[in-house]
Amino acid sequence: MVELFYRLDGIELQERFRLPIEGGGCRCPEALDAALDLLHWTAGVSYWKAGCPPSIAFEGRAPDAWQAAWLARLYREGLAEFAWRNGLDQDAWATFPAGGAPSGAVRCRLPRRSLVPMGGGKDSLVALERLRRRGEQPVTVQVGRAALIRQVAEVAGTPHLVIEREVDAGLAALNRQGAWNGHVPITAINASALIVLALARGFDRVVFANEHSADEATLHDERGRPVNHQFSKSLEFETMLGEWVGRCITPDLSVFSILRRDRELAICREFAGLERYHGVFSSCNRNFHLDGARTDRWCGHCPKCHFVFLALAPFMSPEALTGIFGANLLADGGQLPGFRSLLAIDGAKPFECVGEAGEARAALAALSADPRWRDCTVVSALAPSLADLDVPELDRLCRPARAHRIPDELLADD
Ligand SMILES: CC(=O)N[C@H]1[C@@H](OP(=O)(O)OP(=O)(O)OC[C@H]2O[C@@H](n3ccc(=O)[nH]c3=O)[C@H](O)[C@@H]2O)O[C@H](CO)[C@@H](O)[C@@H]1O[C@H](C)C(=O)N[C@@H](C)C(=O)N[C@@H](CCC(=O)O)C(=O)O
Ligand SMILES: Nc1ncnc2c1ncn2[C@@H]1O[C@H](COP(=O)(O)OP(=O)(O)OP(=O)(O)O)[C@@H](O)[C@H]1O
Repeated sequence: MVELFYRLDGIELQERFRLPIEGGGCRCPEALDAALDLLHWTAGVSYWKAGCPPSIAFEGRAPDAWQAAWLARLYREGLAEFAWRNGLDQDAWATFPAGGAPSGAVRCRLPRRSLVPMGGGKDSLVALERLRRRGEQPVTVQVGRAALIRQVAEVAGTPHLVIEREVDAGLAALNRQGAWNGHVPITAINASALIVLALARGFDRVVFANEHSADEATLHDERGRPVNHQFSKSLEFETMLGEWVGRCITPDLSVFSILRRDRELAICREFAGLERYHGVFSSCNRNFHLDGARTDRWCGHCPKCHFVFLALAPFMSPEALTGIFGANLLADGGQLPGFRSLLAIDGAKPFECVGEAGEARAALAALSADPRWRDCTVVSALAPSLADLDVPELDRLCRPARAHRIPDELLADD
């Protein structure tokens, strides 16, 4: 059990992680200690945001100057949506004190094994199947108890691990009393817990399924600065995390996304062919609340349901997609505003993990030319609005982007 302690305005708060490490036999206790520091400091974002106190202090080990600057960047970028929605001025935010001695990485003898985080959606399944095509036998892992992810792992047939996480109940009490609340960089927290697990159980790679599309800002604020709901899924954060691991933990563990070159459309095209998962996966975040699922796989009304439906549609028939979602969302006129918001006509997308606005536009353009889809109410109503917009070509969006941190031997053509 990992217990992390925080204090906010005199209130003691504690977060717990239960890691499946029995029989693991950690080979590298110094690296594990350093990874626990990272987890402590990244998970602290949930508690700091509740009060945004003007100063931060550490008891025990404290970050060194480089780490302090890194953490300040994570809290600023990872909480940009939170700040924008609450009207908070990030320029006035606390900086991290740099009291600690410089920390160094140590060598660890980790076996050549991949740990694949599973979110229950299409992306991690595409990542898993790519690794399998390259001859790997990955172990999958979920953070949290979501039953849906376990079901997906069962169909995938992987050895599957579960990291249990307990956010302090005091946070919900603070929220009820009107504390600041909003989105946190959840993938940064999950990644830190996965690094601890990788060291404790002996994996030399944590292979994420974060897509190229996650780099696009959700909107730009009045000063032109990007506000990205998906900051901790971006290449910028992946690069930051890689630097932290290599510099402060161990150079022998890599954390990267095997889907980094791919936009959502390319991933959906690949996923359309993975039919054995169509009846079990879900990308709808209403499945993943701390107190359990609030839907039965697809709520059918949220931005993720809209985006995934739209992005899969060019590669599937209405019958097959209706079979997955339980309804043809594009035939339902009541869903028009939700689909329109994905086009970012006013420059902003919904605050959710949806693909690029250009992808939504390209998918809609493809559907308006497709006899299977063009007469659906939403498609025929929205297609004329594309005339005033920049609409990229779907084929171009399906080509791999350049920047990535994927090891060479995993870069075979997909
Ligand atoms: C499921 C979801 O979307 N949750 C967001 C939602 O929270 P809500 O109150 O409706 O439910 P809970 O998730 O159960 O959280 C209860 C409160 O607990 C606090 N909290 C939770 C987790 C955490 O790590 N830190 C926290 O402080 C918070 O006060 C919650 O209110 O709305 C919240 C506020 O906007 C969001 O913060 C919740 O988002 C979760 C942290 C979450 O897990 N979201 C993922 C499903 C998510 O957005 N994944 C993205 C990845 C983007 C990224 O990496 O940043 C995606 O794949 O779509
Ligand atoms: N609860 C979780 N436990 C472990 N990893 C997670 C969890 N939720 C998300 N992830 C991982 O974080 C990354 C981003 O999540 P994301 O929700 O985009 O992926 P997904 O669920 O696989 O696909 P989709 O985009 O269809 O929802 C992926 O690598 C995913 O596997």
